[in-house]
Amino acid sequence: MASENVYVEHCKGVNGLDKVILREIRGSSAEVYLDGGQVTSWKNEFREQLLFLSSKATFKPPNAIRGGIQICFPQFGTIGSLEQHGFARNRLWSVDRDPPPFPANTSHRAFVDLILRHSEEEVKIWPHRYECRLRVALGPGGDLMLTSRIRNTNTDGKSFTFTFAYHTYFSVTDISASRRTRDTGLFG
Ligand SMILES: O=P(O)(O)OC[C@H]1O[C@@H](O)[C@H](O)[C@@H](O)[C@@H]1O
Repeated sequence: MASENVYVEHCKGVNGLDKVILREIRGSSAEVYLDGGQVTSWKNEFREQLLFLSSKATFKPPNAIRGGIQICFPQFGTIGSLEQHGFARNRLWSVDRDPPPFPANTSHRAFVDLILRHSEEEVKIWPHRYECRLRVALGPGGDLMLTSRIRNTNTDGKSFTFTFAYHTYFSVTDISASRRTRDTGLFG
């Protein structure tokens, strides 16, 4: 799966797992693992890391990678009968090289589209068929944008409900100071 351009590089990460590196010309970057469809690194133009990744993260699928931005689907936390935070963070996502048009800002050049579909094994624990799409885009100014779409692909027309979260681990230099800070600029 080798394909390179200035903005998007498909390569191997820790333990040989597939990852995609997004780069913008002013120096910002982001890294996305296909395992979990998970952003594990987001650096600004000064190469400062904005996300926390645990030193204990094992990078051993199907265990979730501890840190970054985990995708919690089809369940957030313990709101339901599935394992905590659902199973999407434990699954191997694919790169969608020909995605349908996204409502997101398509003038971004550093982006990757990922897709996760139900497996027949999974249907035994969550009896629905779905298509989950995720676009991870890095803007010219280093802003990171995640856009997701969930599609019900049940063949019997049955509806389903789900909960979803971008479970984000931000990097903070002083945890005591973080009690006095406020997150701004988060949308979605
Ligand atoms: O250990 P997990 O399953 O990755 O969950 C991470 C955290 O997820 C949060 O949503 C919970 O409030 C925490 O209690 C938990 O530690």
